[in-house]
Amino acid sequence: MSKTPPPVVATLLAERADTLADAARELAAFGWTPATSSNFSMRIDDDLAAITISGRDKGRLGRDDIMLIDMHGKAVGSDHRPSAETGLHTQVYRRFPEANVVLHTHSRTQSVASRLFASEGRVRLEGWELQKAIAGYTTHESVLDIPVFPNTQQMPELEARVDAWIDSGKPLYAYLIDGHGIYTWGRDMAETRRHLEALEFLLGCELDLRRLAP
Ligand SMILES: CSC[C@@H](O)[C@@H](O)C(=O)COP(=O)(O)O
Ligand SMILES: [Zn+2]
Repeated sequence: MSKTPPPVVATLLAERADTLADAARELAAFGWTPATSSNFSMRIDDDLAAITISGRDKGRLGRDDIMLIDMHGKAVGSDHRPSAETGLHTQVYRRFPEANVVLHTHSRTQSVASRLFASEGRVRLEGWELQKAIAGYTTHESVLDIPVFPNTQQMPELEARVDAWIDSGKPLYAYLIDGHGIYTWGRDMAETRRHLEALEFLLGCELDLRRLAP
């Protein structure tokens, strides 16, 4: 096991774990984390984050289901295996210094939308009042693109696609993975929850539009 973290980090880890477990329980109650899917994390400082241990039931998380990692995804002070998708979390913390929380869920709406829009490479949100729930958006008269990346079990491949999107200069607040789910982030839990709930709603609206006005 790697070095035991100092007491101050252990205290912060426990605090983050409580916040993550509370949020996860609520998201699971919405039905967005079926069959142990989804993963959640919070930044602790520039070098460390708290993240869900791989394979745990996200609706029943306690402090023991959250572990410490460094920003390369390596376990710190634990023999447990962090989320299989840890690399996607640490990438957000590296690329967006203002981000302190990452939420990834597998709702039915997110999953269906990811399949339906995969061929277009993105979901274009335009004209919806709820776009204003995304940090920095002040009007429905804006365009909010949510990219859809191909699914893969190779996290470095996904990370490279996310990096390419960011490096092209296009804004990124969230992304879908084809047949998989959504990733979004924010400055704190409240903002990240707001992003996730708004995007779930907006994806549902886009699906309804395709259904009703194909
Ligand atoms: C149970 S299938 C879903 C997983 O493959 C994965 O996509 C996921 O979201 C949860 O993985 P985890 O390793 O528990 O963080
Ligand atoms: Zn997943």
